[in-house]
Order: sequence, then C-alpha cells, then structure tokens
Amino acid sequence: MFSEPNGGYSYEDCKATADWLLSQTDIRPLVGIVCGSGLGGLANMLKDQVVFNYKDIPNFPQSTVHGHAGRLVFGTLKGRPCICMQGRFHIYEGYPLQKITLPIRIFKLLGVKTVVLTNAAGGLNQDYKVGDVMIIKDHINMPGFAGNNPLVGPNDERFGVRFPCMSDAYDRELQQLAMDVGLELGYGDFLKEGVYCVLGGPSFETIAECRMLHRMGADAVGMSTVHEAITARHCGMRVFALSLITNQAVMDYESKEKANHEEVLQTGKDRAMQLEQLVSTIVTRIEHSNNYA
Ligand SMILES: O=P(O)(O)O[C@@H]1C[C@H](O)[C@@H](CO)O1
Ligand SMILES: Nc1nc2[nH]cnc2c(=O)[nH]1
Repeated sequence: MFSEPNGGYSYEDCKATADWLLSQTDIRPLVGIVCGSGLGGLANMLKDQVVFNYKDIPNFPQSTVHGHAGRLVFGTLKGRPCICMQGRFHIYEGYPLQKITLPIRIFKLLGVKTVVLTNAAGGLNQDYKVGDVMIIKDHINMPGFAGNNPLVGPNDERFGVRFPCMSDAYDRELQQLAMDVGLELGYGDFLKEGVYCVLGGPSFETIAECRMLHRMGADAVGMSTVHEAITARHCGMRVFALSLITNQAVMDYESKEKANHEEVLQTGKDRAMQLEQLVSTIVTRIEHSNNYA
C-alpha cells in the first residue's frame, strides 16, 4: 500500500498516509504550519500535542538538516485544530520535488484549509535588517525556470487543474491580517513585505548572484517554501508565508560578511518569541476574518 514510485506519489498513496494519521488522533487540523530552519519552536505554541516522528509515518521523507527536528505535531491553538511540520525538506537534500511537497498534499487530505509557510532567508533588499520579518507577497521560482516544478508529471485532477494560476499565490487578505496583527503587537519596526526567490542550494549565493537577484526584483532569497506554496495552491488551499531575514545577502566585494547556517539558526532563536506571537495571533484570527478555515 505504501509504495514509493519514482515519478512521485499517487493520490492513493497520499490518502493512505492521511488516513493512517487520522486513525492515530482525533484532531482534525484546519491550519497547517511549516517551520523553517531554526523556527521549529513555533510548534511549541500547540496545546494537547500528538506528535509523530517522520520516521514512523508511512511514505514520509526524513529531515536531514540541523534545525529541522523531523516531527509532525498535531495540536490546538486557542482551541483551533492545527498541524505543524517541525522540519521541512529541500531540493539540496536530494529529494525530488514531489517528495518535498508530499506533506502539503497530506495536509489537504487531512482537511487543512490554510497553510502557513515560514522560512529563514537572506535579505537582498538594502532596507532590510537581520531579524526583520518579511510577509511574502510573491515569489520567483528559479528552479521552475529550468522545468523543476513540483507539478511536473501526470496531473491528477482530484488534487487540482493542470495549469494552476499563481498570480494569487499568496492570499492578500491574510497578508493584510498579518500586517494588522504585526502592527498591533508593536512589530512595525521589523515587519516588511516583499518578494521571495527560491534557489536550489545548498551553497549560499555569490555576490554576483545576489546582485542579479536583487535587480530581478527579489527582496529575499532562500531554498524552500515556493514548491510548497505551488502545491498548496494547486489543491485549493490558501497560503500565507513569511521569511525571517536571518542574514544580509552579501552584495559588496569589500564586505567581510559570510553567510552561514549557524547565524541562520541563531537569528531564529533570537526572534522565536515574536514569531510565535505573530503566527499564533494570525492563526487564531483567521476564523474571525473569513469563512475559509
Ligand atoms: O527551510 P528553510 O528555507 O527555512 O531553510 C533555509 C534554507 C536552508 O535550508 C538553510 C540555510 O541556512 O535555511
Ligand atoms: N539561499 C539562501 N538561503 C538562505 N537561508 C537563510 N539565509 C539564506 C541565504 O542567504 N541564502
């Protein structure tokens, strides 16, 4: 039943994993949260936790990156049923995009309506500082330019249409809600909105690459999120996403700065409390602002 085909997972494979999870817990999540590098603490917001290690879940990939614990946490946030991925999957780990995005389809089959994606990213916008939180308003899918899109392969209409629209990838109402909540919490000084660009990694960008991405219109650069957003939109879930600017992308040949994963994880720790406040308040307000979730 739990096969691992080369070309990706069938609807039945995803359904088998979702049904297995549903048989292990009574929680029926409406919101699915993906924690970025060093942001796994977001799962601590959930009460009444039911936790699964990825290695125990049929079909699930394994986390291989420091700062991604590899746990799927069901729980409630002020009474609201949620699921949280403490650890995501990346192209550079060697996983095909269909495997990287499998959990998003499982979210859908669990009944999730809204997906909240978080990531650590390098700041390209010269007005950004380390510790800023960028509400993602759009993306640039660099691997997609070369044909690496999670929807490549046969399309199963039970998930969505062959050619999904991406001009509304990031829900505008949720962006506004996030901005309102951030301002209410007093986070105006470090709350931004901008365009996220995904690359394959794992090497960080050269100076010339950072300059090019900035000129192209990207405000932040990272190695995730976009594949999940595309998959979630394809199967009709709403998407809200944010980047924690964990480091300044190096744009200047005089600079002594060097991007490194330790700084990424440290910035995640430093901003953990505010991110938990922001995300948890947004999640609990979603039900008050619309009928989707
Ligand atoms: O999972 P995210 O996108 O938050 O992780 C970023 C990209 C790399 O995995 C890592 C680099 O430090 O952080
Ligand atoms: N590609 C990329 N990913 C990141 N994740 C956190 N910081 C960075 C960065 O500077 N570049």
